[in-house]
Amino acid sequence: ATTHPLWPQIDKLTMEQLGYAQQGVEGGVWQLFAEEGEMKMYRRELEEGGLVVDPLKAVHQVRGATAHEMAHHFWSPDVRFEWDTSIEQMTVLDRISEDTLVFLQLHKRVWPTAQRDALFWSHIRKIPPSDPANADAHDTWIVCNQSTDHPDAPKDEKVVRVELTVCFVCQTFLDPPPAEGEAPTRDNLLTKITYCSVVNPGGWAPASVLRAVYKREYPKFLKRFTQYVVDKCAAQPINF
Ligand SMILES: CC(C)(C)c1cc(CCc2ccccn2)cc(-c2ccc(S(=O)(=O)CCO)cc2)c1
Repeated sequence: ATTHPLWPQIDKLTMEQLGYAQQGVEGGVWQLFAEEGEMKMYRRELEEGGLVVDPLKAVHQVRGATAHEMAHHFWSPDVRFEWDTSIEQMTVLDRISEDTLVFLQLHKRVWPTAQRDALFWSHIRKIPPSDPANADAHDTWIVCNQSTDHPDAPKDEKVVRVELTVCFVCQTFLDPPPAEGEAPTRDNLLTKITYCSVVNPGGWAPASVLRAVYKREYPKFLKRFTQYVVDKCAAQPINF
């Protein structure tokens, strides 16, 4: 509900992240570190307090699923374990509204670092076609994940809490457009995805380990996730 105390922050950060995601990767600030087919992954080297927090920006495009289908499966707690292989436990601590949840997830330990968890609100929103940021797309959906505090979050001394800001922006294009007067089929769907993340690992973790995990896991995650949604939705009616 828009009366929730977190709502102003949720609204402001979501629109800021939309702008950030839609900025190009020109200018030499971003370093391309992985490229597979349509997927390109960029990073910036950034350390905070001696910890690697390298911002990441990935762009990808897939055929056969809509922005809504992609964003919904990225946001929904019901399917989180079907695609996110990095988590061991996940609970929804709070439902701020029907499109905003508070997640607590325990990630699998990555040797030799201590186990980590993430506590964040996750908001999903359709960006109206009128929005200039969305002029030529059929429709645009965004999921924004932002670390937050929550009174019900258990604190386990042995687990280090990461700080994260993540956004997942999807735009559907009808390309090629359906024939005159024909309804679109999944062959007409082209969805462009921009995934941005800044994760502060929150405590000691060697830069070499983090960068190795990061370079290996992120490309795998985006390919695996998008393929999972395309496969899952293939036989379903299109959900714009
Ligand atoms: C590698 C690094 C970038 C720092 C990292 C470390 C860990 C904790 C697990 C871990 C990995 C490596 C080293 C230590 N701990 C988690 C994440 C992370 C968490 C959440 C999301 S999400 O996009 O919100 C999808 C929902 O789960 C993405 C990434 C990233």
